[in-house]
Amino acid sequence: MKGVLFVNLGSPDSPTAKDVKPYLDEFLMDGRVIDVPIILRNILVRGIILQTRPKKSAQAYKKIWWEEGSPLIVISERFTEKVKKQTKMPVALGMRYGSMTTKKALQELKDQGVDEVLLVPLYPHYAMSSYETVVVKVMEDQQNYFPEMKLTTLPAFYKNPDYIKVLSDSIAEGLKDFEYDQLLFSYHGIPERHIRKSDPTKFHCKIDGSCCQINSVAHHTCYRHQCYEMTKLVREHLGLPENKVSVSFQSRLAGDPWLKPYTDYEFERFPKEGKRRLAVITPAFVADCLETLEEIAMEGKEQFEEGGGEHYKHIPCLNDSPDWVNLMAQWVNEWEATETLPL
Ligand SMILES: C=CC1=C(C)c2cc3[nH]c(cc4nc(cc5[nH]c(cc1n2)c(C)c5CCC(=O)O)C(CCC(=O)O)=C4C)c(C)c3C=C
Ligand SMILES: [Fe+2]
Ligand SMILES: [Fe+2]
Repeated sequence: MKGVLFVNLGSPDSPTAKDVKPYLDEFLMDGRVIDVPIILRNILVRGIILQTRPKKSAQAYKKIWWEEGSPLIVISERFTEKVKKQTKMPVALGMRYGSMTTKKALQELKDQGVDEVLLVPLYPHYAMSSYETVVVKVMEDQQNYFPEMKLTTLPAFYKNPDYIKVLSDSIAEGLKDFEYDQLLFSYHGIPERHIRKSDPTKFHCKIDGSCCQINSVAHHTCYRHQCYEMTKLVREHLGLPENKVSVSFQSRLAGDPWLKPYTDYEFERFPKEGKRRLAVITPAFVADCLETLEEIAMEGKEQFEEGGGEHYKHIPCLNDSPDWVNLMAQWVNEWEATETLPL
């Protein structure tokens, strides 16, 4: 029997330093997230970052935590429940990090008689620190614990026309009562090095975008390319003026250069250029989470207003909205009936 496995990033069990620490340990010790040799990673993560970050992160999590739990988890659960209602197949939800493991989710599917799984990483874009690490983890689980299961993976859907339409409609809805000087697409950042590492040709990606018009197999795994492509498709779909739409990258950790421009610098720059009405969309995430609710909706607003900005709006992620649930149900049901996947 066929079944579906959704996987998102995960959250700590509670917004306390005690629970944030093991969660961050698992997350940052992932060699696809902090991609340095294991000895150096140990020193960097356990010797330096985890000495102070859990306390700081726990404070941030406290600001956005819901009564039912972490917004990322609660929203992903609601989404899963709604998709379940629109398919005959068993559907399970797992997280890459934390206590809701992918192994438990696969077991749940197995217990319902599933032996053919469609894996859906809940990320629109490919990055080794998001999409790829989910796929590798689930493949490891499958080989170690469920060797009889057949696994198929949904490709990154950043340019799927139906997804672009659903995302565009949600942006149009968010902009309905908001006149903006600038619409910022703030994507989660990654180190520039990850772009070079993920380029199978090793020559194509130039980081500055000069490569993106040249068709290349590298685009299948180029996060930066996919972010700019998604932005262009949404802009064209909505017929938005080019000079009012821009891209930036948020949530960087100190150290090597990350993808630029940095979102927090843009928050300071816009008011200086007379752009005092800012709308922000965070399309690297399908569900609102710490990075959108705290960093963008709260901190970002403060930074923008401190710099002289006057009106600020964060447009929510697609979350468990009916159009997004319907589209996902359509994809999984298409796969069940025909083995066809959106590209
Ligand atoms: C080297 C560090 C990190 C990389 C690379 C990275 C890539 C990346 N992350 C997401 C999605 C999410 N990240 C979230 C939180 C978060 N991310 C990092 C670090 C890297 N992410 C940290 C340390 C944290 C934890 C919080 C903190 O201490 O700041 C979240 C939110 C989780 C939640 O519980 O709400 C998401 C979602 C993507 C898509 C991505 C690569 C494209
Ligand atoms: Fe992250
Ligand atoms: Fe490129």
